[in-house]
Parts: sequence; structure tokens; C-alpha cells
Amino acid sequence: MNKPVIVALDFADDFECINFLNQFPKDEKLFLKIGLEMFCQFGYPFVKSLRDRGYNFFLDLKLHDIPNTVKRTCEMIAKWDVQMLTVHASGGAEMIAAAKAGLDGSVTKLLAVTQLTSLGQTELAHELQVPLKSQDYVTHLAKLAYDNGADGVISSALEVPMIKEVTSSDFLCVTPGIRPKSAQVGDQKRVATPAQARSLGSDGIVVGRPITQASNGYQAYMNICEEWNK
Ligand SMILES: O=C(O)c1cc(=O)[nH]c(=O)n1[C@@H]1O[C@H](COP(=O)(O)O)[C@@H](O)[C@H]1O
Repeated sequence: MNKPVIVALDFADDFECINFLNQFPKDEKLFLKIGLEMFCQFGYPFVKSLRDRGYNFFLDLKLHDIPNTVKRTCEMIAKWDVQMLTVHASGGAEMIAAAKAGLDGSVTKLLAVTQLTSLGQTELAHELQVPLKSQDYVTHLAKLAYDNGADGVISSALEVPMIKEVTSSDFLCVTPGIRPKSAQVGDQKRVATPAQARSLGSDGIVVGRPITQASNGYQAYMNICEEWNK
């Protein structure tokens, strides 16, 4: 797979989303992420309508439940022909393996979310009471995901070299929390620029607001692609 710039479509309504997509030339091979906000509102028919336009798809549902429920959900999603699906690595070994079994025979890559990029060391220690350094927690969850059949993880770009070291160089590291130098960080904590993410070995970046909230979304996307592909 080419290393994609994945656009997170976090829109409150479908017209806004379609208007955003219409800014792009028809032949621009976009890789789109549908997350909880849009999926809860518009469900699979919306995903399908965008799939039918020929986009690559990342369905970001961050599943986190008992193994049986996750497996059965993944068996359904396996029929949807999406390139990537997320579960939370903290759901545990059996849940990750069950998700992978549910996706068996499909094109869908299973990505396990390690520590959300909106959580820093302080939140980890004080709110979640995890007595580990953030980078140790991330690498622990990445190894758990690797050992139980996930195709890759979601993490901050900052952790990619450590993750590849404890797993494998071809274990996918897809990284949100991407902020070009001039962009607002917002609720993200562990951030990197597109150029940093590239040099740290990220296999794909996920970018939302710096593109979707820009006055010219297409130009913002092109600028990020240029920095990423340099
Ligand atoms: O799974 C994700 O995609 C994800 C994991 C994570 O740790 N952090 C994270 O920001 N994301 C998603 O990546 C996108 C980032 O959006 P922006 O912060 O607007 O660039 C959002 O759709 C988040 O749901």
C-alpha cells in the first residue's frame, strides 16, 4: 500500500461533507476516514455511497467489547470492502484475535488503537492510573496487538520507531495527531508535523481539522501531501 494521507471526515452533516469532497478534482484518489460522528448519524448507506465513488476507506469505529461481540461485528464489516478498521488494543488479546478472525477472508486491515493521541503522560497517570511511561504503555499495547494478529496500530508518530522495534518493520503504524507547524493543536496532545511523521517511519497519516476546517480544504490537503511526500 502507498503511504496515504487519510482525511478524517468528521462532519456534523452529510451536505457539508459532500460539499467538502466536491472541492477535490474527480481523479484525486482520496483515502477517507469515517469515524463515530458520521457513522452514528448516517450509518453504512453513507459509507457505501462514498465507497461507490471509488474512494479508499478507513472505518474508524474503535471497537471495544467482549470477544464474541467484536467478532460478530467484524464478520459483518468484513463484507463492506473497507481498507482499514479500528479496535482498541486495550480490549485485550482475546478481543484482538477475535476481531482478526471476524475479518478473515476480507481486504480489511485490522488496526489497534494504542493510547489515544488526545491523552498525554498526565492523563495516563492521573486519570487512567496506568503506572507506566506513555511510550512503554504504547509499545506494550502495540506488541499485544502484533502478537494477536492485528495488521498494525494507531499511535502518535512520535512512537513509531519504538513500535517497529518491538514488532516488525512491516507492522503498520498509522498516525493521527498530525499538525502542520501553523495549525492549532486543539484537543490533541502527542502531535507531529507531516514531515516529522514521515521521517519517523509512519505508514500513513490521519488528518482532520487542519484540512476539513481550512478555508480551502483542497489546498490544505495538497500542502500536507507535499510536506508528507517530500
Ligand atoms: O483512530 C483514530 O483515527 C484516532 C486515534 C487517536 O489516537 N487519535 C485520533 O485523533 N484519532 C482520529 O484521528 C482524527 C484526528 O482529527 P484531527 O485532530 O481533527 O486531525 C479524528 O477523527 C480522531 O477520531
